[in-house]
Amino acid sequence: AVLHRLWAEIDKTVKQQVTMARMGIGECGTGWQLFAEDGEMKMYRREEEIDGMVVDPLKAVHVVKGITGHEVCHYFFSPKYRYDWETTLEHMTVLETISDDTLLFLQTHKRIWPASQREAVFWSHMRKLPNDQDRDGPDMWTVVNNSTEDESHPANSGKCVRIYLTVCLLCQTRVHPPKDGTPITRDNVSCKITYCSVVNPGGWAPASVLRAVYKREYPKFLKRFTTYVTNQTKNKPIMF
Ligand SMILES: O=S(=O)(CCO)c1ccc(-c2ccc(C3CCCC3)c([C@H]3C[C@H]3c3ccccn3)c2)cc1
Repeated sequence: AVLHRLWAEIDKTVKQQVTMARMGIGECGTGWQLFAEDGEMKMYRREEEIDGMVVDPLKAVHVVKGITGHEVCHYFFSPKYRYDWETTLEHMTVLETISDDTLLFLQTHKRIWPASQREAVFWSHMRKLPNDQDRDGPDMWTVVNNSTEDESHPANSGKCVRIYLTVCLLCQTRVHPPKDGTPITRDNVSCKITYCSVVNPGGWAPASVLRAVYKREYPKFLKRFTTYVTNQTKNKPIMF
């Protein structure tokens, strides 16, 4: 097949992001602060500024019972579900279907006063990863979202400030087979989710406002999204 113009960048970025997501918080360098905890969910951030703009990297780890990594990535990647769980989204368009597992999105997010409204143009790629550590362990699934330029949508040409994001959702399914050899049900599966994101706001926004927004929105986002997947899958066959 003819490789898409972005394919080399996508493949390299996915490998880099997955390597970083698999590292424990202790291996990811210093300065990580645990800023939110809710049951199995732990959220860490590092305070970083570039040209006076808050670009705090975020890393969240969560374990959710009854769903698989393939299901989590499927509902995160597919545009048709996004308005159901992404509450800060004002508008979303698929600019290009690069392949059945790679899309180019344009998203505008709801304005956060007093900052001006933001938009993002990013490719999104979903991939199953061989579990190279544990041969017979279940596969891992990932979705990586990474900002990119698009000639038909030049940055900062309209009212919105263009943000630059890199997001990695890495999921590892765990199966605990029932002792009595009965078929596997949702009670026997769980998913370890690692969500990493770096968002450059692309232009001035008060550090205090941004940090308050992240502190409020990220825990809400991960809880809402995983609850959504649980509700969407509970009466459906398991997608391994
Ligand atoms: O995981 S994704 O790829 C899912 C696809 O949607 C993702 C998640 C989050 C964002 C994003 C981008 C920009 C902002 C800010 C920056 C300055 C002003 C708006 C926020 C703020 C709105 C807050 C927020 C934080 C966390 C989650 C959702 N909302 C969020 C983009 C993509």
